[in-house]
Amino acid sequence: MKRGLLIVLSGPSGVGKGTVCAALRARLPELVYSVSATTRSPREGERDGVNYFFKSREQFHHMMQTDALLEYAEYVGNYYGTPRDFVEKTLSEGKDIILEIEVQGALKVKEKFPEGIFVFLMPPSLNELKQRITGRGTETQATIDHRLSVAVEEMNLLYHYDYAVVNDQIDSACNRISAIITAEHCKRERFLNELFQEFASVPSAENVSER
Ligand SMILES: Nc1nc2c(ncn2[C@@H]2O[C@H](COP(=O)(O)OP(=O)(O)O)[C@@H](O)[C@H]2O)c(=O)[nH]1
Ligand SMILES: Nc1ncnc2c1ncn2[C@@H]1O[C@H](COP(=O)(O)OP(=O)(O)O)[C@@H](O)[C@H]1O
Repeated sequence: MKRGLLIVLSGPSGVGKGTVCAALRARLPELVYSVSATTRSPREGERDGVNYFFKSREQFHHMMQTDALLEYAEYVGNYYGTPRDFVEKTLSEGKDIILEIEVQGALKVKEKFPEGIFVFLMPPSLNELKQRITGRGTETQATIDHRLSVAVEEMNLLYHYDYAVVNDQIDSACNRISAIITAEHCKRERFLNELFQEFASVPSAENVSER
C-alpha cells in the first residue's frame, strides 16, 4: 500500500501553529493528528490524550529511554515529544499525518524522515508576532519574554524547510498548506511516473528522420 504523507508544521512560538493546525484539521478531517507527550501542565480546557498526553518527568524519561519517541525537545522548561509507533502505524496504513511541533524537533524528524514535508509558518511581521505571544494571555511576563527571544532565534531555521507559509489570515494560511498537500500528492501519483515513462519510450526528435 502507498504510504501516507508525513507533514510537519513548525515555526516560532506564537506564530499560530496550534490555531492553523486546528483550522486545517477541521477542513481536512482525513488528516491524522499526532498527539504529543509533554511534561507541561494542562491549560484550562485541555484534555489528556486529545491535546497532549500529559506525563510526569519520570514517565517522559521512561519514554525517552525506551525509544518510544520519534523526537523530543526541551522547550521553555518542559519536554515535548512525538510518540513513534502512532506515526509509523498511520503512515503504513496509507494515511497522512500532521505533526505540529517546535523547530528543534522538526529538524530531528527531518533526519529520520527526509521524505517528509516540512512547512515553516511565518508571522506577517515581528510586531504581529509580539502581539500574538502577548495577546494569548496564557503566560506570565517572564515566559512571554523568554518565548519571544526563542522565537527570534527560531526564525533563523527557516532555510531548513521545504515551504514557508505566512500566517497573515488563518484561512489563507490553511489554503496555502492545503495546496502544498495536494501538490505533494500529485508528485507522488503513480500515473505521472507511468505517463513519464510512456513519453520516455518515444524516440527523441534527433533520432527520427523528417519526411
Ligand atoms: N519537538 C516537539 N515540539 C512540540 C511537540 N508538541 C508540541 N510541541 C511544541 O511545543 C511548543 C510549546 O507548546 P505549548 O506549550 O502547547 O504552547 P503553544 O503551542 O505555544 O500554545 C510549541 O511550539 C509546540 O509546537 C512535540 O511532540 N515535539
Ligand atoms: N492569522 C492569525 N491572525 C491573528 N491572530 C492569530 C492568527 N493565528 C493565530 N493567532 C493568534 O495568535 C496567538 C498564538 O497562536 P498559537 O496557535 O497559540 O501559536 P503557536 O501554536 O505557534 O505557539 C493566539 O492568540 C491565536 O489566536
